[in-house]
Amino acid sequence: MFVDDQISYSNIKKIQLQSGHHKNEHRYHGENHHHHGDNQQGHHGHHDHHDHHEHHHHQHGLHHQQSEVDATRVAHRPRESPYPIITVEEAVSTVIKHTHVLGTEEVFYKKSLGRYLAEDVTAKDPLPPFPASIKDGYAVVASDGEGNRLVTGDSTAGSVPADSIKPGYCMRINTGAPLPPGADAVVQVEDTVLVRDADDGRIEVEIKIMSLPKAGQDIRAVGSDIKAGQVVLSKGQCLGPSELGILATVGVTHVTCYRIPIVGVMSTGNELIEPDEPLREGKIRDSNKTTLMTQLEEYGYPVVDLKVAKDTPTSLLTVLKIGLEKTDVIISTGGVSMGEKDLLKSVLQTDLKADIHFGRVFMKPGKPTTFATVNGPRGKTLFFGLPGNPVSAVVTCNLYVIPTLRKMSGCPNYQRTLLNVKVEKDIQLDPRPEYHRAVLQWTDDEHLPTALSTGNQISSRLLSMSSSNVLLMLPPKSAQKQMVTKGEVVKAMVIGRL
Ligand SMILES: Nc1nc2c(c(=O)[nH]1)N[C@H]1C(S)=C(S)[C@@H](COP(=O)(O)OP(=O)(O)OC[C@H]3O[C@@H](n4cnc5c(N)ncnc54)[C@H](O)[C@@H]3O)O[C@H]1N2
Ligand code: MOO
Repeated sequence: MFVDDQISYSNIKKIQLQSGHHKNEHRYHGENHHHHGDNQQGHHGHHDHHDHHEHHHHQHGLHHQQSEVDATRVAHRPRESPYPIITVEEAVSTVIKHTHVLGTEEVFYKKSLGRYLAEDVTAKDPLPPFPASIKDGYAVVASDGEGNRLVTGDSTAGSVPADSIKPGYCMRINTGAPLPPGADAVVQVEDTVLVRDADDGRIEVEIKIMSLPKAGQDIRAVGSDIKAGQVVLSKGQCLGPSELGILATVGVTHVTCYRIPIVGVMSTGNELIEPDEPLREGKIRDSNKTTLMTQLEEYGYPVVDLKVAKDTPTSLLTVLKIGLEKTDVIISTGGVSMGEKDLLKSVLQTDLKADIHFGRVFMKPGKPTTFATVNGPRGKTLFFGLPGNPVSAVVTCNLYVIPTLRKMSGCPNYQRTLLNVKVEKDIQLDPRPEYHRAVLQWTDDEHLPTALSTGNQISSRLLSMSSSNVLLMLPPKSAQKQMVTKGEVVKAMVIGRL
């Protein structure tokens, strides 16, 4: 039965006002968002997208617009999809073609982990800034050769040597300490013996050098690691821990990076309840939003929880409009197949004048995957309508959404990593190209990893994703080839930690 959005809406409002509690009402409105608007805050590890139920009932009036979609004429809904079925390759290239690299912003280096540089970074000073010892030992004049030296003081890391070294003398020196003027080599302490001490062993007076020193030995020359003016990090490079260390080394504390997309995630469906609600008849718990939001978070993207839309045009429109206001990319799950409640595409086209670039892909799982672009208040927003089946949602997120987000973030190699792997057992092929979940295992005697299937691959069975770190890219069944056989090498897409 169809619910009149307007009526259900005002009813909900009334209930809230009267009862003063609003436990379920967040399912109708998606205005709640808790992303880091300030990207200077970084994006790793602390995205905040908790359910703050208490905020929900503000401002939905702002977004409340009746959908123009007439979902009541069930009998006359299309009985065949109007969308041509395209290949995964076509789908990926279509998505990428419509993906723009975001603008740039200045980021504090400590908050730049995982970001892509929009500029080259140059060292202003050389490293080391002074000739530095590589060993604990003695700074010497190499031409003095082997033999005895008088010890004149020491040079320790962080200090400036007081004296210069004259022929016949040496100075105790530590690793990283500046070479005193006059010295041109370091002899490690292992290659010396004590000849004479004073003050009951507190002072070294004379030592003997047991190996012939060569000029320059065990010294890092000025700029030998990094030259002044050298480009140490290049535009397009991803800033990982070592790159952040390089920024610290060269004293560049603010860098220009590409912006990272803010991603809105919504679920759709009258059957969905929150994981902490009691299970009622006909209901299932919403898992897609959890899976997708945490996956995006794992990849470092700020996420906005757009909540759950009901299967009504107006509820979908309400949530989509909030997404358009707050996010660069909207991901929804469900409501894109052939059911009379699969209304997303109609709402996108009719109400939001979206361009739907594709609505079906020849793949398993993920056939009804939909991709659209919408002009919203923030400019062009990308919309991914992923299938509702929990496995289909994660697989298509990996195939289409992750590369897109990487491209938007300025990553030059945004495509997924592919590996050759051996299958552990025979696998029957599907009429559609299949993205079969598997776990890789390495054994000492094999140079290729073995892929262990996660079992029953039905799209509803999220357990088939559990622990899987690759998707085996299996070809469609053909007259010539019905299955892949044990030991056969196939391509696998890396989707998790190896
Ligand atoms: N007549 C046809 N029916 C279907 C076709 C088709 O081509 N013709 N395609 C099938 C394929 S393939 C898929 S995949 C599904 C996808 O359908 P939708 O994207 O419209 O998704 P829903 O119908 O809304 O849901 C599918 C399934 O997943 C459950 N679900 C939905 N959202 C969630 C969530 N957030 N958390 C957990 N589970 C969720 C939902 O209850 C359904 O069981 O369509 C086939 N049908
Ligand atoms: O393509 Mo659907 O995603 O099989 O299950």
